[in-house]
Amino acid sequence: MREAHWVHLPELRAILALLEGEEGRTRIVGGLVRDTILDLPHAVSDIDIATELLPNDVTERAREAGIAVYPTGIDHGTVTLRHGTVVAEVTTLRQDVETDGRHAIVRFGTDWVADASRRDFTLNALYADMDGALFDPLGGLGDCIDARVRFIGDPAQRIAEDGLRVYRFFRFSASHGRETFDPDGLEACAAVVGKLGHLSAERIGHEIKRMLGLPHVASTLRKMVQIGILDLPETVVAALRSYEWQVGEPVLSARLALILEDADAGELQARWRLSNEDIGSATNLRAAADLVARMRLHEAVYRYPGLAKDALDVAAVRAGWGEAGKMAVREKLIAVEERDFPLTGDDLVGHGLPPGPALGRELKRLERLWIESEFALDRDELLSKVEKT
Ligand SMILES: Nc1ccn([C@@H]2O[C@H](COP(=O)(O)OP(=O)(O)OP(=O)(O)O)[C@@H](O)[C@H]2O)c(=O)n1
Repeated sequence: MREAHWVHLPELRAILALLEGEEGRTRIVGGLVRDTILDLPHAVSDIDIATELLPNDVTERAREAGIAVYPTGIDHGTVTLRHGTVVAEVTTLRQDVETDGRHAIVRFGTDWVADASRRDFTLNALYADMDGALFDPLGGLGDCIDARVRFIGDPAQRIAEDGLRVYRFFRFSASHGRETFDPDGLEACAAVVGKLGHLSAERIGHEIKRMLGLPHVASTLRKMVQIGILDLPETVVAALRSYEWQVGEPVLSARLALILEDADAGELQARWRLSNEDIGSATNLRAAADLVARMRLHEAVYRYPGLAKDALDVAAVRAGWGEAGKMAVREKLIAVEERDFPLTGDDLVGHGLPPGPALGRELKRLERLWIESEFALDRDELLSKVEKT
């Protein structure tokens, strides 16, 4: 592992130092350890810490040190600490006693291997202390380096404990597995297709949205469609794949815009519990791409500022433009500068038009003339074209 990057995070060091002591050990676990090993970025607002200390002890120590404490999951031993930009979920070591498939019944313990064994994948069961010393009870380091996303123990059992792990398996296979799939994991996922109805749309949507933000995910989505865990038409899967081939840095809104090609925006928003912002930017991008495809470039740039590049990417995939065709449109698009419409309603009032709906319509007509002129008409020229009815 490279030098652990939390060495440079004083707030995290402070949290770890606070939780060190004779009463028990404390280690970072999960995403931050995994991503540090792979030299990948990891949000400091999403840090997991495992400790032998009991939740009350964690709470007391943090409070005394003036660190904000949130009892986010006190029943299963989790308190969240916020110190500066660092947000850490501190969970007391635990072992599952039994589970009903959705909720684990846990008791606290001091057994680190047992704590590791109740997690999902080996690459998430890696622990490190403040100085970066690694604790790897289940071979996660090797899997991490070999880009292998392997369920811990029996995949079917892990999935029975939490069905969301099916989606997590695919997400991690895309982000950390180079889009290859561990055969045992894949088989276990395929075996529960149609039996995950109890999972909330919220949790599934959260995973899908994270996937759609990854640099490479098209092959993973195709695999999910093949086994029946994801419902997307073949045309959309193919579009997502060609988008990924063509574009250096794929973005969520463009992928959603391509999916919208074959889905209703409201239905898609509900299916994956997308925010208004997510669905709104995808809808705008789709509309911008429509304009680009029809070569109404000035209108695209004017109505959807800042979206030209992504709109071109989406339009190119949908229209099947080759690199040369896309390049030609790109050159034209780059030449179009973003501009504000030079007239306002007040200008028309000043020009003698009475305020009211007719004025609004006239303003829209002039706006269209201005766009069609490719922004060539200036304010005076536009005013000279005002029709007083
Ligand atoms: N269904 C789940 C969700 C989480 N975990 C465990 O809880 C840890 C924290 O979960 P989460 O924060 O969701 O995942 P990260 O590993 O931090 O990954 P990411 O950064 O991608 O969210 C994981 O490492 C994993 O060990 C699990 O076993 N089963």
